[in-house]
Amino acid sequence: MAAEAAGRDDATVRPAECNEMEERLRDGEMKTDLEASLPSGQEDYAIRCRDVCRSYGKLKVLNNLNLSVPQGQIYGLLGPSGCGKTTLLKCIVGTLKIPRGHITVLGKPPAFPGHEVPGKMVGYMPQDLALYSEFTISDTLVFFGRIHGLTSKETQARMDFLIDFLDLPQKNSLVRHLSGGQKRRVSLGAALLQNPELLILDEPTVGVDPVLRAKIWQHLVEIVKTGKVSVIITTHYIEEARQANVVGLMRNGHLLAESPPDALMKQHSATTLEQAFLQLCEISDQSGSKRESVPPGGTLDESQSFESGKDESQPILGVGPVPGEEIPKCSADWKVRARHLLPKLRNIAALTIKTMVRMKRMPGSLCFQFLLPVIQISLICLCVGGDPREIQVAVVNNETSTNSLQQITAVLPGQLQCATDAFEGIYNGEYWGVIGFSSNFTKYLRKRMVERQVSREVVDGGSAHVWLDLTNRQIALMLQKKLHDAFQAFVDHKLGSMSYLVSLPIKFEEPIYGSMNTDFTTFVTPGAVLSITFYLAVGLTALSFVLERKEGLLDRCWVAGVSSLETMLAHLFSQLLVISVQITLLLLFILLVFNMPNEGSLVLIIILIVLQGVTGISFGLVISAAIDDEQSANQAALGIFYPNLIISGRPARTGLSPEMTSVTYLMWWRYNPLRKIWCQVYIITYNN
Ligand SMILES: Nc1ncnc2c1ncn2[C@@H]1O[C@H](COP(=O)(O)OP(=O)(O)OP(=O)(O)O)[C@@H](O)[C@H]1O
Repeated sequence: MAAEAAGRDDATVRPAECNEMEERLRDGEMKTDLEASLPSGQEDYAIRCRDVCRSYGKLKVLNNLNLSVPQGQIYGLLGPSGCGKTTLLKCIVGTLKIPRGHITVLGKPPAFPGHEVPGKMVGYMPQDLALYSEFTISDTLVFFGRIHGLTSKETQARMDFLIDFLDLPQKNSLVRHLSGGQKRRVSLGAALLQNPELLILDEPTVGVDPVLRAKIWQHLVEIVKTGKVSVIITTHYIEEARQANVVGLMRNGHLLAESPPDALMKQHSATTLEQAFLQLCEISDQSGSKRESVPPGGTLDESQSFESGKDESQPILGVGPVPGEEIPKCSADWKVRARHLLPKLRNIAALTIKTMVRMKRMPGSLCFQFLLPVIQISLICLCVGGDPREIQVAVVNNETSTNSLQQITAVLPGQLQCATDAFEGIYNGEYWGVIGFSSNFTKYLRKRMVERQVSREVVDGGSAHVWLDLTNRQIALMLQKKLHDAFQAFVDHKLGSMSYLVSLPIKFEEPIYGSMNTDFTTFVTPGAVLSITFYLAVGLTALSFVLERKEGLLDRCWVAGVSSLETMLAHLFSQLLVISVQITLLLLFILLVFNMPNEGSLVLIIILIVLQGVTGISFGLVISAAIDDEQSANQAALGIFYPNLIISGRPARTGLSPEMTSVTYLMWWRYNPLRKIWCQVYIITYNN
């Protein structure tokens, strides 16, 4: 910073010098110097960016940027924080798409079918750590080794070298226990692992001590000596970039200059790269302000015409696009394209093993995943849906002389002549209902049974009157049923074969499915099992992907050559393993511990629950595709619970099965052009 400030002071006290430089630039003098001093063999480029543009929403980050990284050289990409260096590197490795411009990396555009960029040819160290914190150093390198298709012997040899070279602790050390600097070195090791042809390092020397920093640069210098490896490196320590063969000075989304560091310093008569950079910034600012100060309709004078006819994005000096330069045309036949699309078993296996290793390292989380469904279903079986017991009902019997209030369980005959006490009891929550018998109940009831026509008074007096607290519908319904059954039992007992005279002319036959005495728990449990499986899968999937993306792990795997389809399939397989254990435990509990009746095929039940889990995984993927942070993902997963529960129809009735829903979700995640309206799609495909 001090040097920067000094440089800035230096630059500001010498405006005349700046003007002189500007004029020299205009005359093309410096350009000639620069061209003369450019490294030989620059016609072979490891990376070529032409008129690259990239925005985040309305924020223009890359603005017609041109950059050329010569083959077999180190390219130092320098620039202030926020100027777009990381964005450019992400475009180069293909994790960000560019709406305009061309990028060629090792001869082809990134992600071109059959091209190993992203893949084995490129080693990428992102700015974020992008490491699995539950992994050991060895796990990390073995994981990336698997993805790059290295044999275990090759991985082991590279691991030994890198641990020694990067001065890393024991290979069995957990990444989460390492210091910040050590973690960055592990991240660098992962980028160097497969000896890639192109190394893209985003600030690899941050938090690294000067001795090791020098060692890293020395290593980079050595590996490019063969001419086969090229390096592009960003750094905040501008002076260390003097060891690069070429530096690119970036500002406001475009390159100010691109040149060998010595030539750049010489041309600016600067003793440090930092000074040279500051002078370039000054020139850029002055030319910018001159452009801005042109009055409307006014013309530029000679000194202002420095950049006339030029876009602001054109480099002040350096290797811009050569006029007439052709963008290489690449083509791939259908076989290569098909192979490019097909998921690789090797990558799926590497990712699945990775998830297994992570689970093993997080036994608490694994227990949570296995035991939570069992705990939930046990609570449901124990606490929800059992037949209500010890329901207090008051009976007011005006037929007997006794004047007492009797609390009863369910419907037992009792006596209560004081109706006021009974109603008071209901208001106070002591009783769920009152059954009242008039003083002539028996007489009138008999009259109702034997006489063909009776008065209204007889009908009324011969009926038992029931007042219920209907605030709990479940209990009230049960009371109604019990009263009904009690009356039926009474008339059967008293009238025998004549009981039909006072019975309802409705006969409930043996049910087709279920039994007459199905309790509420039996009804609730299957739904609970399905919803528990679904929501756990939604939550775990959404969270896992959102976190991996946030920590840069998804991007890193992608640059290593893993496709999103492979990521998805690997997650599906590992999650299916978890679901299998969950289902086994759930079924053991509900069938053997809680003795839930099962009239159907156990195989079909298992298939249905697995499909429900797959639907949950798919919906979790939809959430993770639409949402960027874990808090919002949690909220979405929670928020969808009730809408889903309430508007879910029966898939069989609508012709939509869980597997169809899953396919819809999976397709949606893979090709989600309209991520923002996932909610509508979800409702349309599943809930109607
Ligand atoms: N995902 C994103 N969404 C919106 N804006 C972003 C995103 N990523 C980066 N930006 C913005 O783009 C600009 C360039 O960011 P970038 O990370 O490329 O800068 P940088 O030069 O690498 O900075 P630094 O040296 O600090 O890492 C910044 O203004 C940043 O806020």
